[in-house]
Amino acid sequence: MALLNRFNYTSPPPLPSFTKSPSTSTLFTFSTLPRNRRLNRKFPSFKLTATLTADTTAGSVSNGGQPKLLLEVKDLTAVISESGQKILNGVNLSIYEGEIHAIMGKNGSGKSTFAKVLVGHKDYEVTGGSVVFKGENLLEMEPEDRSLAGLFLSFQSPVEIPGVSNSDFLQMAYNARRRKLGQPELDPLQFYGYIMPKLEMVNIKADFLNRNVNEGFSGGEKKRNEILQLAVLGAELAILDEIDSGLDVDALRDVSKAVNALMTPTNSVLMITHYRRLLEFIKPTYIHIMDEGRISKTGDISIASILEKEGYKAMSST
Ligand SMILES: Nc1ncnc2c1ncn2[C@@H]1O[C@H](COP(=O)(O)OP(=O)(O)OP(=O)(O)O)[C@@H](O)[C@H]1O
Repeated sequence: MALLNRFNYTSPPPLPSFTKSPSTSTLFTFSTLPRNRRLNRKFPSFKLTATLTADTTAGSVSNGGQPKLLLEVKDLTAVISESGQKILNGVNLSIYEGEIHAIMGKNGSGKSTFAKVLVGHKDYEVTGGSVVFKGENLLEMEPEDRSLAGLFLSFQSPVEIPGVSNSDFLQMAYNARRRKLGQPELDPLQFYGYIMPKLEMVNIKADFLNRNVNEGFSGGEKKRNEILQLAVLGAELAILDEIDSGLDVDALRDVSKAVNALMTPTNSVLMITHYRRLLEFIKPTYIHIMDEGRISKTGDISIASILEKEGYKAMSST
């Protein structure tokens, strides 16, 4: 407590409860969080050595040294809830621990919809097929439970959350994950020690934490912030939807470096991209082409090279 007072921290108010994701969807929504709620604390700009690490890979079970099947999607079909329009037309995909998968495909082929269906976005209704994540039926889980189980989606257009500071958001989300894992929550000072190396990893300044989530952030800053969330929360499967869009070369390098640094033998990445450039930084195990709501082709990095030279017409003829 003495240390807390030294850094001018006040006790945080009770943690808000998490409710179902909104249509704009972010990791969590805070039903009990009043707008303009601010904790009376600011993150100081000096460095503090991290003193705490958290096990974010708990729950992974090794399978006699063999990589474990993390995600298995079979014949997944989905429609837009409101209109009933079919978007996913039988997606099949298996991702094992330690693998990096990339999905490419024409605009409107269903890539983002697939990602959002996986995290339980309410705009879409699953009409058939199955999704098993870490041995559990993902489709029966609430969006928050999917996140707490270790699924992370960085959105193509990250939402702003007015009145909620980045630090509060991250601390609450991280403590929710720790509770799920049966670990004690971190107080603000412990959380500060935990997050500092993550900020360095993504090359984000500490004063970012005092700003409201994504409010006024540039496109590139929003993307970095998404990766900061990933670094803080940890995830067995991180889905990165066009994490490269809007990034300058340095930012792309920083973000890719952070994603690579977060890879362990037991977690995986599924990234959606239009460009080979990202794949040069984050090397995929497999590249899939999505076409009209299903995966029509799977291969290695050579697919991206063909695409870049010849476009999607080459995909139908190979
Ligand atoms: N909530 C929605 N309401 C209406 N149409 C939607 C909705 N979500 C997706 N769609 C439509 O479904 C199709 C697939 O969209 P999706 O965003 O999944 O494509 P994508 O492959 O990610 O495209 P891009 O490469 O342009 O990001 C598009 O025609 C899109 O307009």
